[in-house]
Amino acid sequence: MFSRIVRSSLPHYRFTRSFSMTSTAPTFKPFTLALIQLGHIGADKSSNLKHAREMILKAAKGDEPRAPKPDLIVLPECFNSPYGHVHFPQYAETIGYTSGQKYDINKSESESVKALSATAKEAGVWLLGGTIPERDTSDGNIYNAATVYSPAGDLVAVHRKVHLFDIDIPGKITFKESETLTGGHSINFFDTEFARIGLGICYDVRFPELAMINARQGCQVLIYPSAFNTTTGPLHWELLQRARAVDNQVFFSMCSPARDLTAGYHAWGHSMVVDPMGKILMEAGHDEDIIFAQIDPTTFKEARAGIPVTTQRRFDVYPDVSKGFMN
Ligand SMILES: NC(=O)CCC(=O)C(=O)O
Repeated sequence: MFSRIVRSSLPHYRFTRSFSMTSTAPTFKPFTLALIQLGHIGADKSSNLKHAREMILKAAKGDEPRAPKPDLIVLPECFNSPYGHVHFPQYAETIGYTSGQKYDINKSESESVKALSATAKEAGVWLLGGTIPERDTSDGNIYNAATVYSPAGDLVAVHRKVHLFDIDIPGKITFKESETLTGGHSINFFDTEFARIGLGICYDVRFPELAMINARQGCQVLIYPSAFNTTTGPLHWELLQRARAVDNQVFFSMCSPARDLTAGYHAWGHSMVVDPMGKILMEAGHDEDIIFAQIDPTTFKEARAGIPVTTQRRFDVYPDVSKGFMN
């Protein structure tokens, strides 16, 4: 399984997707999702990677009798370095992934990609490996990039955060990713044997177009590695996830780091999985934790049959934002 770029009729837009000779989304089947609300993220990248590996292997065992071995495991945003614009250049790694081409892990220059690939293979699971700062040598820019691995350890998708987290709430929080990062230019999803999964990263959740386009591309589940904070977390973390889930009648999930009050950035925690009716299926607290959720396509079908907004759109009254992203 690999990815390709599909150019839309709109010249500046593109999306990438993994594919297996068809653009039809895989039949949605029940699966188990595990979110790792990772703690102990410090300045030492090797320790961060080692701890992530231990937690992935722990999650891969499941939590019987409540949860079987998960099919897909997710890490949070910026899991291999402290979160802050001053840190991104220092921790950035070159991935060199090109959509549509088979990626050779053995030739990868990225320590984190190699580690995540090996762990996905060792655990025998799909892995959405949170995000890492990525340096693209072709344009010299640094991106906030999520990488996805198959159970065979293949790198099958990369999503670069499209909307950079630049906010200023006086007396509360000022953050400017754009000091050192560049926003991505593509919309991405990947196909597994159980679902088509759309990708975004944290602040991307505030821009409903991304989720809407992914949903119209056939994604049944949207997952965003994230790191909200103690100012905006209590206000919007749950609200935005439930809104995106209900807007699009999809499962929606965000995976956060654990809160560390000794770190420069205080993550909100509360990693969460929401169903297509907007019901919270699972939620973590703010400490390190692994949460499991059973993703049941019945809820998806019932939501869309009972409240059929997906077939009641009025594109004669307003435009379809997904136009140009479908093939
Ligand atoms: N890492 C992020 O993008 C944080 C986004 C956030 O906290 C928000 O309120 O939005």
